[in-house]
Amino acid sequence: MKKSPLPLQNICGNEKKIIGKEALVKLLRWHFGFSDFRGKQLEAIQAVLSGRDCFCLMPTGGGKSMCYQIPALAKPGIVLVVSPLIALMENQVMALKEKGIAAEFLSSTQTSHVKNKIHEDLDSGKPSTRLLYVTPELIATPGFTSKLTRIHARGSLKLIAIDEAHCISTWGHDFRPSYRKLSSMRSCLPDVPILALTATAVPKVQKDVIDSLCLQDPLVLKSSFNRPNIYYEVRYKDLLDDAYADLSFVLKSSGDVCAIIYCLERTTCDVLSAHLSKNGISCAGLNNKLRSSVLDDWMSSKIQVVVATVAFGMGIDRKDVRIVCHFNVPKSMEAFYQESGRAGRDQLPCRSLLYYGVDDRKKMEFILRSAASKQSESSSSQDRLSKKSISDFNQMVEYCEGSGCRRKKILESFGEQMSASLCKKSCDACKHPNLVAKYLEELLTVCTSHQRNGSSRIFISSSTDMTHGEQFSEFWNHDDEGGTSEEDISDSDDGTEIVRSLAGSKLSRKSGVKDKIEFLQHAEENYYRNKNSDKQVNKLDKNAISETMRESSRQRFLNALKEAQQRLGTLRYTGVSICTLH
Ligand SMILES: Nc1ncnc2c1ncn2[C@@H]1O[C@H](COP(=O)(O)OP(=O)(O)OP(=O)(O)O)[C@@H](O)[C@H]1O
Repeated sequence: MKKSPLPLQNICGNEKKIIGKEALVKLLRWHFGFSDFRGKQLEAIQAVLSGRDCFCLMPTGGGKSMCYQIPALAKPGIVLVVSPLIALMENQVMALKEKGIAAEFLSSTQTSHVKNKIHEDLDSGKPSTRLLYVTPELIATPGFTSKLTRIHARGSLKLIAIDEAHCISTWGHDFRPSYRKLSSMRSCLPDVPILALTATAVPKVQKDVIDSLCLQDPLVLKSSFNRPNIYYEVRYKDLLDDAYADLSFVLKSSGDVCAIIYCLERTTCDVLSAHLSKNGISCAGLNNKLRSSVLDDWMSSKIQVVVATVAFGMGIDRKDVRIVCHFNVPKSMEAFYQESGRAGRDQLPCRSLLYYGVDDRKKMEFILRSAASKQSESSSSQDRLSKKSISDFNQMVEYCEGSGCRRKKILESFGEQMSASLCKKSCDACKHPNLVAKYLEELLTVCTSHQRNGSSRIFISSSTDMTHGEQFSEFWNHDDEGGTSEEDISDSDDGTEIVRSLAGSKLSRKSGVKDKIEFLQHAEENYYRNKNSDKQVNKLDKNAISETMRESSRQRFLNALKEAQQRLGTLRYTGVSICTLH
């Protein structure tokens, strides 16, 4: 139901003084229906309304948006919100408009008619817009900067809120170069308070954000990052017969709950969502080209489970997500915290489930190492970041492979000390210590046997959705640990070793003939696609992985694929795996 517009607006006029809690709570109740502020919301709101800069760290789902939405309602003028994603802006603006709040966003996706109307309002001298959402890219354009300067000169710009402020920092996991340009706002728009908001707790990020934005004597508000309503759990793919079936079982036995399943690759999203649907789960795959109909169906509860790459979810405010599952190990604890934090935004009990596999770990290590070797050829700051990404990933490995409380590991990775009693058995390691210890022992055996067998791998890919936007077109590699090398394989008499290896990670013994044929055809297509692209091959030649790309081994590989298609019934398993990433 729409509310009448802003009955309590301008409660504080233009004065820079601390506004009492009561008046602000009234606004909160009237517009949002919440009875009281949460955590540090009130302090942040009071600070910015009094004209002070503020840096606000709140856990995922903590209610950061309210810290700039209430000021927009309490004071005349515009609150400018800088937000990293158009989808995120659209969602927030739509939700605010439904509440009768005058919010707009400016983006390239809008028609010129809509944009003109917004600009007319901004230029009117007495804009009705209370919240204006924009991307950092727009702020960086000279035209928009001078528009903001004019609005400010008329006294109509009341606050600049930088959402997801960790994107400013090169230490943040979502670093966006255009965010860095926001630093100019302080000089263009003096006196306008800046509110930086993030759920990223790493101290280096905090300092970087504060310095980059030139915040002056900011009020720094930090809340605990603990999410007590999330139960943390890791399942070990290598110890399961079939991880797909296991996940189906988990979802079915949890009832018809809302869930997000994250996969590293789009192909896995498609395959997994098909599997879950076949098992009667209300589910759809959503790759990182957001398909709005799937998103709408999920937001409106027509479907309950969405299988997506990690690009999905930032700013999606479905409160009743009961399970967030990572079907592949995330690249860092920060990313894991953000993504798992999309569960239980209603503060009710929910679950974070991570499927950990040794193959997945090696794949991610390979990707990060490849990126690192490429970047170390360029600047030293990139080199530093590559090393950081590898050590960030190691924290994730420790979360899965190490013993002890999972919650403690999450919080400690953000520099927050946790008392032993805080978890209250709300992670698998605290709830079932003996079982988890047994799994870890078994996992160790699996890892040791992987190493003994010399786990080599072949990746074929035209992926664009990997870490750091890297494009891995085609590469062959063998693990540093030694064991069977690619040369060893390709020197075997007729290439059958490669044939046998093809079923490694992608196909299981239970896969049907059709799956196997599709898989091999796919590999072949990728092979040709990449072979014809000199540019890609040349690019790879410059990198560490190029040495084994010789025509003889290519030919053998192709022969092996052909042979495999004929010998489908006789595939055997070696330590070698092939992965297709599109
Ligand atoms: N004071 C409050 N009382 C109850 N619910 C609240 C309150 N403040 C915010 N919420 C609700 O909490 C949910 C999370 O808020 P919000 O989207 O602002 O979180 P966030 O901190 O931006 O999280 P994330 O970093 O995960 O995006 C929203 O549904 C919001 O309506």
